[in-house]
Amino acid sequence: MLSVAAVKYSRGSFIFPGAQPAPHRSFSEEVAVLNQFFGCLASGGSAYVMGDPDVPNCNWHVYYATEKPELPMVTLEMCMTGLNNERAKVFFKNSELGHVSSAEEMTKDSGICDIIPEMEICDFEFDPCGYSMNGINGKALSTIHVTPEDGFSYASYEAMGFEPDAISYNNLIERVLRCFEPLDFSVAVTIFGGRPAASSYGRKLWIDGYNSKDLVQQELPRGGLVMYQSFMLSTERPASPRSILHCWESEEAEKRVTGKEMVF
Ligand SMILES: C[S@@+](CC[C@H](N)C(=O)[O-])C[C@H]1O[C@@H](n2cnc3c(N)ncnc32)[C@H](O)[C@@H]1O
Repeated sequence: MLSVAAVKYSRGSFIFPGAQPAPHRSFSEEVAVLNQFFGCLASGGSAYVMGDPDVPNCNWHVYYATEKPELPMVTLEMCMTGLNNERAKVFFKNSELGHVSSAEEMTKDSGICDIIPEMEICDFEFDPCGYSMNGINGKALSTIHVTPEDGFSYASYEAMGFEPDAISYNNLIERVLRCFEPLDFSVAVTIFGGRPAASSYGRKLWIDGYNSKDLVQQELPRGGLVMYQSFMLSTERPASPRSILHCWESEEAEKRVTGKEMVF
């Protein structure tokens, strides 16, 4: 029988915390349930709330337990709110002009297919709106979930098992932002195997057009590290999110200079 080697549960702050069913009514309730299953692992269960305590609706929650140190790996988790209306429209099945969009069209029209082009994508469109996909390429996995409704729009992006040197942290984040152009977003990077092996993912993120609100780091038992950063659209440069559309030009230039293919 397979036994559990390690477990990590992580989430941001709920947009509607009062609407959550048990055991998600509070993080301590979630941790109590997780400990029933995983508290017996060698490290014991450890729980952290990261982020500015003065901004209670903008925190990153992590539960972690492991039997032993994990193999080197980088995991990226991105939460985006306040999606640009035009970008969000892509994820409505029926357009104002009467066109009915498939999940495949959403993957293409949103730019999701270009985030990591090597990914084989299994996508799904909800009715009347909403979108989910899972992507795989060798050991690399990614997943996206989109809630496009105005007023509580939200998109998440996760990727793990990829080669950190194959695409820079900045370029990956910019490709995701280009699909959704959110007002606010957060990024949590979990690193196993030491910061140097994580390449650019072990460093502070700078994104043109967005202000970094905070950067918090948390060590995990047996050598893991979580880096959490949150961002808001810069008010100084109202047109700036569109500037990330130019990220392709710098990537192409980078590829021309280094001659390096971005393979996952
Ligand atoms: C993409 S699903 C994913 C939800 C999932 N909990 C997540 O965020 O990981 C959410 C979007 O699909 C829409 N939707 C339509 N039918 C749904 C269903 N049966 N279950 C969940 N979401 C549905 C919601 O209105 C929302 O826009």
